[in-house]
Amino acid sequence: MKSLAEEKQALRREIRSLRRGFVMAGGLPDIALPALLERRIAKGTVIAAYLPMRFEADPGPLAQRARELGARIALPYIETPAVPMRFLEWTPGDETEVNNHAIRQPLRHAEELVPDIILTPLLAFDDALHRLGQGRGYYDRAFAHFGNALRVGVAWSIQEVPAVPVESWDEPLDAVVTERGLFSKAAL
Ligand SMILES: Nc1nc2c(c(=O)[nH]1)N(C=O)[C@@H](CNc1ccc(C(=O)N[C@@H](CCC(=O)O)C(=O)O)cc1)CN2
Ligand SMILES: Nc1ncnc2c1ncn2[C@@H]1O[C@H](COP(=O)(O)OP(=O)(O)OP(=O)(O)O)[C@@H](O)[C@H]1O
Repeated sequence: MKSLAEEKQALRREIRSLRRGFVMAGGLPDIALPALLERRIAKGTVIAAYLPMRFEADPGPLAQRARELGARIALPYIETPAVPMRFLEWTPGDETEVNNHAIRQPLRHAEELVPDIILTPLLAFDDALHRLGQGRGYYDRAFAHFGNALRVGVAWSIQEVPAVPVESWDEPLDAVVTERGLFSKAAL
């Protein structure tokens, strides 16, 4: 019998490979801002986005549209794995640095923001809106810390699986946006 941790690791490997093939095949549309989410955005709404790593779905066009509606954009900032991730303001064109996961992030003196909406990278999701991430728990801890934020996964549609293995600390997302549109369970 495989442990839950082994099961998650196997699923991560499988989805990384599937996702690579899907993106390499090309022809993918931008992921647009769904109307249901657009209604949640007003002047000053803070949206945490992320800069995609290879083959991850890009929340950039969606965040850009939110900016046109008056939103402020923040990006994850990682100091060390032991320190909870924070969200720092970032405007396209602002300087970035590279963190220990080789991901670009704002400079440390950028303003720290409290997100209203957290656009979340993920490896797999299911129709209960459970999420499998990279396994370091950064987003699980951010969800616990920013309990009022709307949690929206951003992914390619092929990252949906029948059932994500869940553990006690895994809290479901409120919605997932893919190139095929928005999935949610309750009204946003
Ligand atoms: N774009 C993006 N930014 C993000 C995350 C993310 O998943 N995606 N994170 C989410 O927590 C945080 C960074 N955490 C990370 C945790 C683990 C790995 C990691 O294990 N990377 C693999 C390589 C993955 C690949 O090649 O596809 C590795 O190092 O082996 C990366 C980031 C914050 N910023
Ligand atoms: N609220 C929390 N507070 C403290 N630690 C947490 C919390 N949630 C999760 N963790 C820790 O984070 C680790 C990774 O959890 P998990 O495998 O579920 O990550 P993930 O959701 O797949 O990845 P990520 O959130 O990094 O994208 C676990 O060891 C867990 O103990």
